[in-house]
Amino acid sequence: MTSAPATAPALSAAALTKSYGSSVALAGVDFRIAPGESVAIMGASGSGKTTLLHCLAGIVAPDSGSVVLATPHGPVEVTGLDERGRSRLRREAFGFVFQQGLLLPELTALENVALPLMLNGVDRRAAEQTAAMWLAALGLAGFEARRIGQLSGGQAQRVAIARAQTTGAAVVFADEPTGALDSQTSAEVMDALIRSTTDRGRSLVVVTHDETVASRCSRVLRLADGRIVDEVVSR
Ligand SMILES: Nc1ncnc2c1ncn2[C@@H]1O[C@H](COP(=O)(O)OP(=O)(O)OP(=O)(O)O)[C@@H](O)[C@H]1O
Repeated sequence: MTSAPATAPALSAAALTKSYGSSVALAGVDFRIAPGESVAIMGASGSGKTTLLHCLAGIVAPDSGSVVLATPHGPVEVTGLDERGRSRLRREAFGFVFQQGLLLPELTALENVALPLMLNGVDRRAAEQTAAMWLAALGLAGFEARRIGQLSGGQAQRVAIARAQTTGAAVVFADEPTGALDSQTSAEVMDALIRSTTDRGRSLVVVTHDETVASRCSRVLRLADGRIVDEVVSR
């Protein structure tokens, strides 16, 4: 159903299925995203958007089908990895921007952004230098020492975007990244998200209910009952 991007895909999936008991979340989804491309996943509540994102990102194992990530060392079949391997891949190759739950409130903005690098073995000083650079790139210079609760919703989302970039993730996954924001802040956060990923050749997968957010992506997929029913290339 999805048309092939002109360049080799950064991430591709074939025939993904996933059920929870008798509830079918994915009923055979093919997916491809090229480096530097942004894809919005839309659809009614319960259509399978988050399940698809979680399968692509190695958070959830599909019942069948495959997910393959292109890496400098050759293709890696995400669906062939055990939980430990998927966890490592998530840390090293993927970035995540979710509506809530991933920023640690007891840490400062700088510490939150530096954390994924430190988990990958980078020493604190170097990690904090990179983190400060990313916070500045997202317009948050001067906010490094603030705890998350001392930031506005839009600022906190930009911290989450900065954090998703530090490790040089090939693919960034965002689930309703602007869900709690007013429309002006939502537009700013979405611009920041697109600039910091696709401008740098990373791929961006965004689950959203918001047509304006989707319109900023290069391609929009619509799911219904666990299948892709429509695809629009917007620019
Ligand atoms: N952990 C789970 N346990 C049981 N059922 C689940 C689970 N996760 C998802 N489902 C079911 O799978 C289907 C797809 O859910 P999913 O969260 O992927 O939809 P969605 O399109 O992201 O919905 P929303 O827009 O409401 O977030 C739904 O019927 C949902 O109830």
